[in-house]
Amino acid sequence: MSLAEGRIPVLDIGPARAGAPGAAEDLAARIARTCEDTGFLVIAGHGIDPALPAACFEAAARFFALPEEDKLALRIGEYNIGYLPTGAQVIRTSKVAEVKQPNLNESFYIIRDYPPDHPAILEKRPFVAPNRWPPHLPGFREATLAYFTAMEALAQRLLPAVSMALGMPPDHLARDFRDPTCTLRLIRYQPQPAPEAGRFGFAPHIDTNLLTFLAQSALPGLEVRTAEGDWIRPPAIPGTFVVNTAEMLGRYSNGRFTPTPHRVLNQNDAMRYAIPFFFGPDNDAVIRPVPSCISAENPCRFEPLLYEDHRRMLNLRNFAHRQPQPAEA
Ligand SMILES: O=C(O)CCC(=O)C(=O)O
Ligand SMILES: [Fe+2]
Repeated sequence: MSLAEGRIPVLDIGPARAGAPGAAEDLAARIARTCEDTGFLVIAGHGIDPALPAACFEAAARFFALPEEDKLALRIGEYNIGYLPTGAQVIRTSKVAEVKQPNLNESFYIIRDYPPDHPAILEKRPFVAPNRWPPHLPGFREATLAYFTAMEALAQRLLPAVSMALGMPPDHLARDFRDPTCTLRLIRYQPQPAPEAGRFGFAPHIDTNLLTFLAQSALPGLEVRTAEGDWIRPPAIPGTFVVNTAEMLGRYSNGRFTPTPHRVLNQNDAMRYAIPFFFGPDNDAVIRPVPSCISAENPCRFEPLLYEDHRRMLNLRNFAHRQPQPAEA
């Protein structure tokens, strides 16, 4: 285990946000460099009020401290919205580890919060349903949604730099992110002081969206696998966000920016909390490699993919309650 100096760079996005001359190009070049390597970066100068992630972490701690029956009353159903108890998620889609044991974490998923009379709810659009709010947790909804809104705006602000990192005009990706798929997942990892083979807080996996934003957790545990096979930790600088690339950026980039496997081992003697924000394309976006990443040497490697179809496939595979048989022990 080594610290990832250089391999997971710290990028100050302040100058690009302020529109300083050349800053957007410079940021795009740095993003491209790290996306070709670990696909993990740390961003500073992002403009997010530190009170927002702090309140979200606090909301997560209060939620997970509820009695198990209160949490189970909010258990996820057809879609990933609500509570997923420990033991319910097995990362069967992992390409880097033989994973049969469930993750040692419990989660609570929040999606875009639609009012009950919103057309998306009334029309029962796929992957859309009301959030499952805990009834007796004052301030929980406000704190998590304020964080959700701020993170969505941050993700949208980074999108032009990602388009440019792909070698495309700054507005190229915007057409697929008009109503982006956003999920805020609150996670509590139980302590795992003595590691056991094949047992993880979060088994090695790649994320399936476009970009994931992780406010720095108070405790270490996240590890990123380099191309050489070492597991390294992102720099833990308070107030920054760890950002990682996910499967759809791999597709847009025609394999140039492949997502990197990562895992969580909570070897601390206390619960570890994380609040990842997942940013993905519109449900009806068709993901295709961008022209700048296709050449005679690197012909198009991916068929067009409707994002909704991708989500449907994942939904069936990784979650025990949607398997035809119970998950294996
Ligand atoms: O807990 C963390 O730091 C990472 C969580 C993660 O990788 C995920 O939710 O996809
Ligand atoms: Fe992840």
